[in-house]
Amino acid sequence: MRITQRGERFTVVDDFLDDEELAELRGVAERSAFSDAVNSTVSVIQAEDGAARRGRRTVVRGATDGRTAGDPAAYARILRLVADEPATFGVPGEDWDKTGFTFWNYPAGSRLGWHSDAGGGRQGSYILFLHTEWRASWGGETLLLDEDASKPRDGLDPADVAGWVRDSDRVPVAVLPRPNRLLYLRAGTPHQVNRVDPTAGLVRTSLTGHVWKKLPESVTESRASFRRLLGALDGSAAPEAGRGTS
Ligand SMILES: O=C(O)CCC(=O)C(=O)O
Ligand SMILES: [Fe+2]
Repeated sequence: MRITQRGERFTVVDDFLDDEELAELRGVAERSAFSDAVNSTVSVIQAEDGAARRGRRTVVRGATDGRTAGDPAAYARILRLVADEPATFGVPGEDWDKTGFTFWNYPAGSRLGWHSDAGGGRQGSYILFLHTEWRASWGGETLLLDEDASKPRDGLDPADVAGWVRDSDRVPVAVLPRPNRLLYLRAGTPHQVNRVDPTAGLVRTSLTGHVWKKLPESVTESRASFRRLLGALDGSAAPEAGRGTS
């Protein structure tokens, strides 16, 4: 495992898993069931995106879980890396307490439009490439703009990540999906998956996940209702809790 590139908001690690761990994880990916992600609950999938396929099962592990029996060794390796990278993900247990593990297949013709993974308590994300070969002409690069797009720009809807990229004075970085490469980035960083070229000889296969703090909104909500309850009990008006922005 070696860090090959670092930006302000992203890191590229190559040769992330050893041969045994990689073989095990590829086996799990191959045996997984996939379904079209176009109409799934994943909000970043856009209508014009060719059908990427999402693993049906997402595994979620906590910040202090270590290795869970039955998990591929790679999951614990990723959890450890996430815990060791507070500059990207924040402090384990404090800024994040959950990491997800989902397999994805991007066949020729598929892509994923610009988005930033911001919101929902997300701190960052990782992508680990599992296909056995990837030629530079096959497309499917992860493009990212090394900027924080989570604060709205003048005259721009904060949800318009493609508009943010269009108006930026920086140029995006293209990360080739080299096998056994791990890319991780902070939430709020614009990124997209370039369309996989029709000539691609393999399916772009990855294990990806978000790293997040469990439901901060509902915590805020329950605090607000607790205050309302206290207010009702002592007869005073309870102030509304402000909604945190992330
Ligand atoms: O596969 C990639 O390179 C990025 C995937 C992604 O951005 C996501 O699933 O949120
Ligand atoms: Fe993403």
